[in-house]
Amino acid sequence: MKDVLTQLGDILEQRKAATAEKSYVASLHEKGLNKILEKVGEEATETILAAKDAQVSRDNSDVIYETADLWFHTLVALSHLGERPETVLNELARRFDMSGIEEKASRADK
Ligand SMILES: N=c1c2ncn([C@@H]3O[C@H](COP(=O)(O)OP(=O)(O)OP(=O)(O)O)[C@@H](O)[C@H]3O)c2ncn1[C@@H]1O[C@H](COP(=O)(O)O)[C@@H](O)[C@H]1O
Repeated sequence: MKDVLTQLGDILEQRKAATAEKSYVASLHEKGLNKILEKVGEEATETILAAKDAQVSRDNSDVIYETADLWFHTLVALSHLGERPETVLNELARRFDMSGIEEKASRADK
């Protein structure tokens, strides 16, 4: 079974050819990169506010919801630029591998 990000990446690809009236993602592509980035900024602000509220209320449900909105809109921005979610996972994996190498090197120095 395909993972969530791969499935979402496939849907975002398909929505590039969809009609804006029927699809939120297609409507964002039609409005262009500036509108998509505006949504990324809005969702980032909403995530920050929800995280601050969560610290007080000790309820993380809103911050999880807003983070999903933020991740989603960053993926739409990447899709608009021709990139898939896997490219970000690959970059994170590369950093993970690098830190693994550094950890081994520091152990070898001791
Ligand atoms: N994951 C999401 C997703 N997360 C958030 N959103 C939408 O993102 C918007 C969030 O913006 P806001 O909270 O500011 O709400 P809003 O007032 O409606 O937004 P604006 O009018 O300001 O643009 C809402 O309209 C949500 O419905 C999403 N819309 C779609 N998806 C995925 O994308 C797929 C394709 O969607 P369509 O293109 O609509 O078919 C879907 O199957 C889902 O898997």
